[in-house]
This record gives sequence, C-alpha cells and structure tokens, in this order.
Amino acid sequence: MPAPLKVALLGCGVVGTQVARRLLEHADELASRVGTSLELVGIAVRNATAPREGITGTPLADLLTDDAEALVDGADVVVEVMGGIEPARTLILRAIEGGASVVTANKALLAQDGPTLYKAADTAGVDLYFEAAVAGAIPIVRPVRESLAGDQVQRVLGIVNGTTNYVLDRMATEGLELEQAVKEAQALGYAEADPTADVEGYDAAAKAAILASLAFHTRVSIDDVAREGISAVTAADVQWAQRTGHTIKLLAIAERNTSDGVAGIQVRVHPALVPDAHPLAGVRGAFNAVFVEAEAAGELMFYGRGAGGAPTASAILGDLVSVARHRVLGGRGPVESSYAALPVLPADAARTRFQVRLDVDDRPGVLAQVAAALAEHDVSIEAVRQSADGHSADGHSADGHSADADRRDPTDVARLLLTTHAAPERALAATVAALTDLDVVRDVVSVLRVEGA
Ligand SMILES: NC(=O)C1=CN([C@@H]2O[C@H](COP(=O)(O)OP(=O)(O)OC[C@H]3O[C@@H](n4cnc5c(N)ncnc54)[C@H](OP(=O)(O)O)[C@@H]3O)[C@@H](O)[C@H]2O)C=CC1
Ligand SMILES: N[C@@H](CC=O)C(=O)O
Repeated sequence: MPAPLKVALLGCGVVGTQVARRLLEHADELASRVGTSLELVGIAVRNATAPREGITGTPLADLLTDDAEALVDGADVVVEVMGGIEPARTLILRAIEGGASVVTANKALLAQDGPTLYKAADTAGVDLYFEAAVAGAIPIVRPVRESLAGDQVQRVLGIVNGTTNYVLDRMATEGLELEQAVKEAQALGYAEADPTADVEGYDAAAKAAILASLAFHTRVSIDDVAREGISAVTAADVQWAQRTGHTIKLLAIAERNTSDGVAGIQVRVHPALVPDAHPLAGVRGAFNAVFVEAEAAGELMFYGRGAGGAPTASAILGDLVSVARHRVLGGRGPVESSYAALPVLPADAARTRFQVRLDVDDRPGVLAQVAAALAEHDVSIEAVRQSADGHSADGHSADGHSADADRRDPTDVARLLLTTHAAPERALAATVAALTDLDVVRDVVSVLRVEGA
C-alpha cells in the first residue's frame, strides 16, 4: 500500500466535528476505497483548549491546534470547513501552492473569489473540490460540473438554503414567528455562523453563483446575483399563500435569457409563491431540492438534506476520497473554464408573475383604477380575489391583527389579491410605485413573485 496521505482539517465546528469523527470511525473502509490510509494529522481551530462535544475525551482531542499555517504545510490534502473569507482564502492558497489538494465547503469564499482559487489549483496541478458548498449532502456540483458538461443547461431552479426552508416550513406548519424559527435552525446546526447570511439570502446567492458558473460555463460572482431574503415575509404572507394554494419558498434561479438582443444568463434569489402541486412546494424542513432543465437531458431533480453536520460531512468525505484517489492513482478532477462565455444580464429584465395584496377603498370603480395603473406599465391582471374589510370569511384579519383594532375603520376597506401575467421585474417595481400613489390604494401590503406554475 502507498504511504498514508496526510489530511489537515481546518475547522472543528458543526461540520468539522462530523468529518473528523467519520475519518476516525471509518478509517479502514476509507483506506480500502482510496488505496491508502487517510491520516488526519491535525485539526485547526481558534481555541484548541476549549471543551468540544464529540471531540473531548477522544483521540481527536490531541489533534487540535491553533496553528493552522503549520498544519497546512506538509499536508497532502487540506479540508477547509472553517468558513468565512479570511484566513480561509490565504490558507487554501497556501495549501495549493504547497502542492496539496483542497476540499472545501466554503460557498461564501467560492462565490466571491472562486476564479482565483480555480486558477491557483490549475497552475499547481492539484484538485479543488467543493461538493458540500451547494445543497449539503445532495450531489449537485458533480452532476452539473461533470455529468452535464456535454449538454446545454437552460435553467436551474432550486431551494438551496436549509435554514430558510426550515424557517418558512415552521412558520407555515406551526405558526412560528420568523425569529423563533431561526433560533431553532441555529440550534440544529443548519444556520451559518451569522444567520443573517441565511435569512437575507446571501448564502443562497453564493450557491446560486457557484451553480450558475458551473451550469453555464461562465463566471458568476455573488455580486452578480439579484438577492432578496425572507426577512420581510410575515406570518400573514404565509397564511395568505396557504389560502391561495401556494407555499412560500426561498428560490435560487439561474436561466439563459436574452435582454435587449444580448444572450446571457440571469441569476436571482428571492422568496416566491410556489403552487402546492409543484414538487418544490413539498420540500420540507431543512431539505433542499434543485431542478435542472437541460436541452438534451430534459428535466432532472436532485433532492436531499441541505444542511447539518453529518449530511455535509458526507459530501466532504466523498470529495476527500476522490481527490485522495487521484493522488494515489494519478489524474485530476475537472478544471473550471477560465473564460466568461455568457454575460450576466440585469435581473430586472427577468419576466415573472406577481401576486400583489392591496388594501383599497371599498367602492365601485376602484378595481378599474388599479387595472389602469397596471396597464400603464404593460402589466395585465390574470386573476383577482377580493374580501371586504381586509378580513377573511372567518372574521379574522388577514394580517393577524385583532378584528377589534381593524374595526376602528370598518366601513370602507377591501383587500384585493391580484395575480399578474408574466411581466418584466422592472415594470413591476414601477407598477408598485404607481399603485402606492393612487388615492384609492390604502396600502400595498405585499408583493410576492409566483414561480413554478
Ligand atoms: N453547517 C452546515 O449545515 C453547513 C456548513 N457549510 C459550510 O461549512 C463551513 C463550516 O460551517 P460550520 O461547521 O457550520 O461552522 P462552525 O462555525 O460551526 O465552525 C467553524 C469552525 O472553524 C473554526 N475557525 C473559524 N475561524 C477560524 C480561524 N480564524 N482559525 C482557526 N479556526 C477557525 C472554528 O473554531 P472554534 O471552534 O475554535 O471557534 C470552528 O471550529 C462554512 O463554510 C459553511 O458555510 C456548508 C454546508 C452546510
Ligand atoms: N446555512 C446553510 C448551511 C448549508 O449550506 C443552509 O442553511 O443551507
């Protein structure tokens, strides 16, 4: 058997702990799959003396160090699960320049500075693998990067953030407030170190950028992704969605499109109403699902656990076995395209259907004024629902306000629920502004995109 491969682990948090434990517990099986043993030579953390669940009292505790640079030097493979931009970026580049292959789960870094890392790995002739960076345990990077490399991907549509899917699910099924559900997601190890990255859509935007780069063989950074998180989604939005046969999901969408005659791609992340009959509506808890539409393959769907220590460790260990095999047997994994073939187009040209909830004066002619305001921006109405006083048939306020509070002004308010035909994103923004200016409109309560119909 060839000499053991020295594996350096950077980070021992939610994910790193699971990677370390599995390297220890399944050492013999992993060795037989790779063709040599994987020797974990150290685990870099910020505080090497702090007690750690699952580590303290095991042989792994002796491997903890706060000297990440020394650990990287001399390693054959570096597994980076510390997260953040620095020092992860410097340590990965140091590892690559020293001839080590790298496995990382760091979507934030890849989405910000992936090309620098890809180029360094290419120049050094080593592997850079990152299956865990998108959708946790789900094999999606490899299928898009390798299996579909001969096809023309048209669209990628998915739920790629476990935390927000868990939060929206808990809001819909248990009536939890957003903040409470986020705390649960943190306790379960789904959320990023700063959960704002999840809630505000940055994590999903990073994954969308990585997927779009791979699917369309171009360069997409997180700054190219139009992003809106779920912090503005209210319990009332969730209830209204349910009443109209929808589920609210945070979606990542990357698609080929044309804007002003220029062919390119659009990449966006936003909450959307998904019809209950659509498979994405049934994706519960911290699960993720990604639809890929390709010219020859047609529709493909990938589904599984998108977050959490053990599922993410599965993807990392799969990558580790692959890069280790290359070191034993020779060969290398795929190298990313070094050119930008397709430009990223402005996302405000994307066409989407919208559902708009409005509080309006409850008198004749109002709907005509609203329709005229929409028509001025070439937006047409597909469907209208109306309820008087902003209350549902059961007498409760649509927004969960007490009926008594709303009765202070009971006589002349109606709630309109409009669904538009597909319209350019930029037209909708202008339309909402026009609606807000109408005297008969009391409030534009919410605007949500409708996807997957
Ligand atoms: N959690 C999940 O479900 C998933 C996470 N990921 C990604 O995996 C990575 C790790 O996530 P997760 O395990 O949740 O993060 P945690 O915050 O739980 O763990 C981070 C670990 O890295 C160590 N660390 C952080 N900064 C430094 C530093 N400057 N020097 C040395 N050690 C450092 C921490 O040390 P210490 O313990 O001493 O603080 C800790 O052990 C991130 O990139 C994340 O985006 C990807 C998919 C899913
Ligand atoms: N915070 C992320 C973790 C996995 O990438 C998520 O919730 O999906």
